[in-house]
Parts: sequence; C-alpha cells; structure tokens
Amino acid sequence: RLFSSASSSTLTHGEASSTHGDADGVVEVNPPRGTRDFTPEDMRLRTWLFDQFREVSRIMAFEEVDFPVLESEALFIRKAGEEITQQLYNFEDKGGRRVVLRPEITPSLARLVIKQGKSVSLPLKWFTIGQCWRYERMTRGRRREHYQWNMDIFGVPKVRAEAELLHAIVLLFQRLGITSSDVGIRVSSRKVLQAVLNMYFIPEHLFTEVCVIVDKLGKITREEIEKELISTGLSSEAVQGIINVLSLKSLSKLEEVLGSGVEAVADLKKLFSFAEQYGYADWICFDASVVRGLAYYTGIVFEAFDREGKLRAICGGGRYDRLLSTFGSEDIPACGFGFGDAVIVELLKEKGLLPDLSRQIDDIVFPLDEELEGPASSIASSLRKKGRSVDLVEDKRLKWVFKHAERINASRLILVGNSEWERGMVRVKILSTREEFEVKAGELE
Ligand SMILES: Nc1ccc(Br)nc1
Repeated sequence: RLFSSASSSTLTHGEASSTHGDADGVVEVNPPRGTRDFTPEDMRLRTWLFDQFREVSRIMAFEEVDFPVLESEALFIRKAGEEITQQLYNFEDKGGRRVVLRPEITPSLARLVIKQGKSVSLPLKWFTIGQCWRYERMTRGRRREHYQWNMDIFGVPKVRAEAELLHAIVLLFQRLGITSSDVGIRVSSRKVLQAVLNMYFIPEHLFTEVCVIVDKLGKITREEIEKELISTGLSSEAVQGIINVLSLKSLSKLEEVLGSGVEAVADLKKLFSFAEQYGYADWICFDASVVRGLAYYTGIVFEAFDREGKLRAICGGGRYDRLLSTFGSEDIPACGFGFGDAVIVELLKEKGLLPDLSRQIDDIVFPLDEELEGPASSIASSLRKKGRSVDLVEDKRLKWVFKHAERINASRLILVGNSEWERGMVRVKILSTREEFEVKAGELE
C-alpha cells in the first residue's frame, strides 16, 4: 500500500518517507481538483448509463469509434469567443507540442473522417462515449471533466439526419423512464439568425460571434446581451430585431416575420413533420432562442431541457456543414449531439428514477478448513470456466461468510468440508430458498 508504511514509519517529523507520503505521512488521497473517482457503486451507475447509451446507438445502427483524450491544440483554436475554447485544458508536451485534453468530441470525429478520406462510404453514423475536459478557474467550483455520449451523422445534407438524432435522444430518455412531460427538446435553426442578420444587412463574418453571444440568452441579462451585441458593431435596431425574433416560439409567427420560402422555416417544418412520423412530436418544440454555444453550427440546433427548469441543458447538438473546411478539407454535411453524464443523473435523482444496482454474484466457494483451500480453488476454477461468477472466500468465520453472501446477493454458497470432501462431495446452500444438499464435486453446474 502506497502510504500506510509512511504513516507507520519511524520518520522524524518533516522527513518525507521513501514512499510517496509527505511530511504528514499520507499522500493527497483526493483526485485533482474538478475530477472524480468512481467507487464500485458509482461505477455500477455509470456502467448502467453508458450501457443505455450503447444500446440506443446499436438500435440506431451507429458504429462505435474512439479517439485519444489528448489532441493537438490546433483542433480547438477558434476565434468566436466560445467558453469552450477559452477554457482549454492545454499544455506543451515534452516534445514542445501544443496539446490539449479535448474539451469536446466533434473536432476529433471530423479529423478522423478527413483522415479516412475516400475509404469511408457515406453516410457515416458514428458514436462514442468519451471523457472531455475544461480548465476553469476553480472559483466557480465546477467540474473539470465529464463523460459525453456523442452521436454524429456525416454525409446527409437534409433534416432527415437531425430527425434521426432526435429519435436517438427520445429513445434514450424512454429507456431511462423519462417522459415528454419531464423533458422537452427545444429546436431551432441558425438559419433563423442568418435570415435576421441578412434583413439588417449585417456582414457574414459577424454571424458566428453573434451566435455565441445570443447563446447566453437565459444565462446573462438581456441588457448584457444587448451590450455585447452592440459592441460587435450592430445597430440598436438590429439588436432589437434579433432579440425579438429569438423570442418567437411559434413557427407560423416566424414565417410572418421572415416571410415564406425562407430556408430556415422550410427546414423546421420538415423536421416537425418527420417528428410526427417518428411519434416523438410531443417531445419537441420550436424555440428561436436556441442557438447553442458552439461556433461551427450552421443549421438546425437543439437542446433537451427539464420542463421544471431546475437543471442545465441535458444534451444538445446541431448541424455543422462547414466544419471540415475549417480544417482545410472538403466539406461534408454533418450533424450530431453531445449528451453529458452529469445533468442526466441529477434529473434521474429528481424523478426518483435511479435504478437499484446492487451487486450480484452466482457462487461463494468457502473451504471450512485450511487444508481444503486447494480443492476449493479447483471448484472455483471449474465453475468460472462455466461462466459463473465465483467469489472464493478464505480466512473468514462462517458467520462472516453468510453476511457477505447477503451483501453481494450470492445465489449459492458452496461449502467445502472434510467429511463431505472425503466422499468427493461438497455442500450447496441455495440462499434464496435456504435449501441445502450435497453434490458430487465433479458434477457441480
Ligand atoms: N466542454 C466541457 C468539458 C468538461 C466539462 Br465538466 N464541461 C464541458
């Protein structure tokens, strides 16, 4: 054990031991600031949640991919002032390379699609579950890492792709027991904002910056938003126009303001009619204030929220048709979403939907005498070869073993005792029925 000897060593105070303990003898046992350990109980919940992510991905016919958590910093340098790029967990490695612990997954996906080039046939439907990082001043005490399930479709230019992604999200919520009265998904399109900027003849290069600012709607005051928009050079008339359109919650009103035949309205109408066909229309609603905070979105954007309004966005995503060209490659139409592992667990707790995930072991094998440890091992070995989970217990009193069997929900207790073993037998106790009988050791199933 790393630090027990340090605390029990005979060091004079202040003299660090040969192990990793410090002057007080014990190494810092907490993980780095903003990060988490996962105890076995934590891990059972995380594994259960990730299994739901994987099962939905399988049902949606997505293929799993993975990437290094460490990426080149260049993949994430963007000029639009997004929070995510201002909190890069970046550093220089021993080779002098600028690297980051990735803050998101999408740029890695884009990198791999570019790398695969012509060897992949479109459309691509890929998913991954990966840890993402940010370096935030701990003043806000927020976490610096989380796990994110990402689903992305490359090569489908039409809103059918977004409809597929929304279906995946709805399927996930349904698997967790969450209903459309618990959660909604706000849907809009960045083309709404594009159309408004065009109405005020605002130059194209301001589009991304304006998106990042208006994404703060609901997070900072309207006055602050107006101030930031003015500071980009927008007229106060344009600022009012933007804020008025973004407060719209009805597609028909949007059509009145933007005029019919606007691409944004056509896309959204199509998406909502798809939603009817999929049967998840009651989960989604149009809300022009949704722009999402990532610079590279170009079309439909969406985010899931708890209808009680207590939590941050549960997941979010959108279309990003021009990300690949920012990496110097030919563009491929793409859309995707990220679904974090934190808010969803808060929601499940709120709704009393956390599953009961206690341990379950098939067999406990316990030698009643020390000289029977050998036979007990061979019994454990043959049961494990048959795929049974076996906890081989030794150096314990029988009373402890029964308690332990309850704690780990063992199905059977297999006792190896002298009198039985002499006759080639072992004693089996079925813990649910208290039934007890002898079995030939070689015939144990
Ligand atoms: N992008 C990002 C990374 C890590 C956490 Br925690 N939240 C957001």
